[in-house]
Amino acid sequence: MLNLSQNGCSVWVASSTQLALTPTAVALGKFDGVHLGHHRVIQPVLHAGGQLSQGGAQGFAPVQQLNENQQLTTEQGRLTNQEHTYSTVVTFHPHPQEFFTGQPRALLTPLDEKVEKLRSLGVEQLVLLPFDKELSALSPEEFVEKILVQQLQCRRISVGQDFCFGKQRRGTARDLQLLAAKYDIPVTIVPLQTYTDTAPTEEIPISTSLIRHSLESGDIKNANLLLGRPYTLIGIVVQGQQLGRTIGFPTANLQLPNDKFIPRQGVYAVRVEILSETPDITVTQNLGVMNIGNRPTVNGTGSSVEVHLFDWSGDLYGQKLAVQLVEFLRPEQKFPSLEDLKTQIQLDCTVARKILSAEC
Ligand SMILES: Cc1cc2nc3c(=O)[nH]c(=O)nc-3n(C[C@H](O)[C@H](O)[C@H](O)COP(=O)(O)O)c2cc1C
Ligand SMILES: Nc1ncnc2c1ncn2[C@@H]1O[C@H](COP(=O)(O)OP(=O)(O)O)[C@@H](O)[C@H]1O
Repeated sequence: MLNLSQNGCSVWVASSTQLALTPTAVALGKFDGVHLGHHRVIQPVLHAGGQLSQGGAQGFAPVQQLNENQQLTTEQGRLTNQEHTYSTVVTFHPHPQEFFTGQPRALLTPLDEKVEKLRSLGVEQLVLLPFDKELSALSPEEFVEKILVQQLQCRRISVGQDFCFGKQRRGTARDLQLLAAKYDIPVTIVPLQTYTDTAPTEEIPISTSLIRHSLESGDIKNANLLLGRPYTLIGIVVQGQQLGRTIGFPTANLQLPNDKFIPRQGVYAVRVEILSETPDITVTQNLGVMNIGNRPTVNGTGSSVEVHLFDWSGDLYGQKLAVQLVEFLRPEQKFPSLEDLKTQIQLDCTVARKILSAEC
């Protein structure tokens, strides 16, 4: 359990329901990526001051209003005097797929990043339900009664239209609505948010897997569109082979969280934030180029993520960088010499500068 605090705001992260702050207004789901569709599901459980308070889910009542006296009113007219209901995201940890396959799953938003994104939306608490044998064996009825009603003291619930829960994913969003109604808990079912693909008539639901496919194929524009922000790699700068400086392109080598989803290998135009020692306070923003790959030209071992910042010099070792992907430029290649690699990187920089300046 930890309380992650940034800029005076914080998100309470509870590793079990026993440690959660109650009562709660709960958005339920995996929320990997915290993409635009997820925003819609989270929005109904935020207080009016939250950043997503206007324009609720289609066809549903407005979000709860928290008045000056900390009174919470729902659209059903239920007034819970002097009671603060915590805007809570309830998710499964580890990812259910990891539990069923036994394979670690790479995530668009590893835990720290997810917490930061949820905080920026106005979420007050993240509850991690340990996805184990016991939890996966709960029937939909038991899940509602034990987890949502008894342990989390839910006052309101929001889920996406395709939400499934309980043993063998038997419970649907509609089942949740019916079960929760027995306890007088309103459930908002949020329609899947779609976007229009190149085929003008085709409306495609935004999903984590679609974003993963876009990143795997280097379609960064699409990934960023669906996320509602640039896909970002956040890591600490570690030492490399110290060759970059010898060809005039020093590169900050990033150590990323082990479970971070890595996009297609190759070269990218990027924006880079250098984050100060104080957690996540941006001190500078820069433009640059990034390579993800094995560096075959220098017989590199293992995959690396490295970024060269334009018009910047100094020491970045130990610093935390946030690298926002803007566009995929080319696949990684094996060059006959370091000189050829240098010529190509010069070209990459010219192309990236053009792309990035056109973006401003
Ligand atoms: C924009 C850019 C493009 C790169 N493209 C390639 C490439 O196509 N092939 C390759 O082997 N290495 C490529 N690299 C990686 C370089 O080999 C690496 O930066 C260099 O060896 C320095 O590594 P060091 O940081 O460990 O000193 C690229 C690096 C950058 C910054
Ligand atoms: N413009 C720049 N972009 C990236 N890193 C830079 C830049 N200027 C200086 N550096 C520093 O140089 C280091 C990279 O130099 P390099 O020779 O590639 O060494 P390494 O192999 O250890 O990454 C970075 O970690 C950073 O501390």
